[in-house]
Amino acid sequence: MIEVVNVRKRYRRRYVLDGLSFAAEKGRITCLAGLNGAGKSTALKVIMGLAPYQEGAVRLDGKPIDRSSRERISFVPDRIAMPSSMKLADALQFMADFYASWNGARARELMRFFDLKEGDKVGSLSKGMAAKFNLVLGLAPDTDYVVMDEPFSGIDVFGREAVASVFSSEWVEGRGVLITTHEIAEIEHLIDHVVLLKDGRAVRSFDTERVRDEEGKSVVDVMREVLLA
Ligand SMILES: Nc1ncnc2c1ncn2[C@@H]1O[C@H](COP(=O)(O)OP(=O)(O)OP(=O)(O)O)[C@@H](O)[C@H]1O
Repeated sequence: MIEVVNVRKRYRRRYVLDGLSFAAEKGRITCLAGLNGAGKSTALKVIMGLAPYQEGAVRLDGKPIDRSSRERISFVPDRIAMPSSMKLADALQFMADFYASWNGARARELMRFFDLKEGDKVGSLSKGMAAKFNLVLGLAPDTDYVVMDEPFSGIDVFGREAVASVFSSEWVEGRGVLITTHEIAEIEHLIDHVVLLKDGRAVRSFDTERVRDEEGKSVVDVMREVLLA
């Protein structure tokens, strides 16, 4: 389980995470949801060690997370981190050389699934193709957890369906997925758990199935109730 415990993080003098606590379990899809600026991306960066924080803790299976245990988590950032002159084949090779957990067979399957060409250059990819390639890079390693920041950003309608289908595929089966997205309605049937963020705090967390079955509400209904109150 990834646990964020009472984390406070500030940019200059403003706390953008202000006592944030939530957990993402293995084998489940957890969605961090909230309006623009709520702190979702910052929370993911804190988990990935990409943003220093002032107070609190991040734990993985009960232990403070460190560089070595963080290798059990792969990250799909909201933009591509590879140099634009690199061919996709070289980017895949770079990942294979760098990550012991790299699963080349899975990378090839995902490349085929998203119809990406190894000979294309990173810089020549459209926004949507780059988002798909980012997903390949994040899903290919044999990690226990995958953390994704806005994986639907820039992807066309059929591409979205393809990305959504990844969430119910064997590529994520058994892993813990933590995702931020504004496309909640599109994937809410695939999400197990939602954590609603407002002003850098978790203001509500719930299982989607429970609110659907017991309260007859969608995730967007709960968001409207809680965030616009
Ligand atoms: N590098 C930075 N320097 C200063 N402030 C920042 C920086 N990055 C983020 N912030 C601020 O932190 C707050 C949270 O930003 P964050 O990107 O985490 O929000 P978000 O919930 O992911 O928003 P969105 O839905 O718009 O992507 C915002 O007020 C933002 O302006």
